[in-house]
Amino acid sequence: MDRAVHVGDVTQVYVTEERATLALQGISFDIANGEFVSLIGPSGCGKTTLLSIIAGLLPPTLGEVTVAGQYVEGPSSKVGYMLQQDYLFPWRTIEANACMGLEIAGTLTKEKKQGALHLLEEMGLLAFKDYYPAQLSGGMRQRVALVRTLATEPELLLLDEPFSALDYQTKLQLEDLVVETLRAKKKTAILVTHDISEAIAMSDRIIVLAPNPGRIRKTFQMTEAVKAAVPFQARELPEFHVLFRQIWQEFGGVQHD
Ligand SMILES: Nc1ncnc2c1ncn2[C@@H]1O[C@H](COP(=O)(O)OP(=O)(O)OP(=O)(O)O)[C@@H](O)[C@H]1O
Repeated sequence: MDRAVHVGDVTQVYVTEERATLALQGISFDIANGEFVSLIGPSGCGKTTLLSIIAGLLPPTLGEVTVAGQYVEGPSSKVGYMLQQDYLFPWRTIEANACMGLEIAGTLTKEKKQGALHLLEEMGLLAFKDYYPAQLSGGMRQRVALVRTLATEPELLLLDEPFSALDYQTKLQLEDLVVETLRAKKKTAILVTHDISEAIAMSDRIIVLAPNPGRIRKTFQMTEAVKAAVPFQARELPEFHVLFRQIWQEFGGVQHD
């Protein structure tokens, strides 16, 4: 089956003593296997809520989600999460942190551990396997977090602003590394970001959400050239700037022409 994710008419209402908030209303989209989709939109449009529903951390008020053909009814090893903070354990070595997801899932075998070490090597971190997180830079720690996520071999990766705490240069390097790694492994991914450039450079498709109530405002398909390039090169393509301008307008951005 070619469909990795199906989001069907998802609505989310948060009810507190003061008010009921319609955080998402009638959200529907599908994601193909190996596709990289970004969710962008202003603060409060429901990006994190939608990611939590897809991850199985929050049951939707209405609607359904499937991942790899199965209904999402709770957290599953099919889905890996990478967040803004790396959440590495400071008292564990890099190798032990890289194996943490496997340990939690109860699937840490000798073979899987080899797989985690191989991923550390791919990320240029093998020489640091006996180090502790405090001895590594922020970018290196995020690479360990990526290894920890990939080591469990999830079918879908959810990336919730994973680069927003990093300096600009490290962020650009990591964008390339993540895209190259996910493409090589044919992984499906959903990225939540506030950064329009990052979304264009990394994605095959961008879904722009609007707030109050959270809904899909518009979907943008990236061009074949943007999709084929690594993020750093994508930023240099002429159509990158056209896409940026179109998406910026959806945010109500100012036009300069
Ligand atoms: N646990 C909650 N209880 C009540 N309301 C909530 C809760 N979580 C989110 N909301 C509300 O739902 C709406 C969507 O929130 P959400 O955090 O999903 O948006 P977001 O697009 O991820 O925002 P940001 O970009 O600021 O992280 C907002 O109006 C928010 O105040």
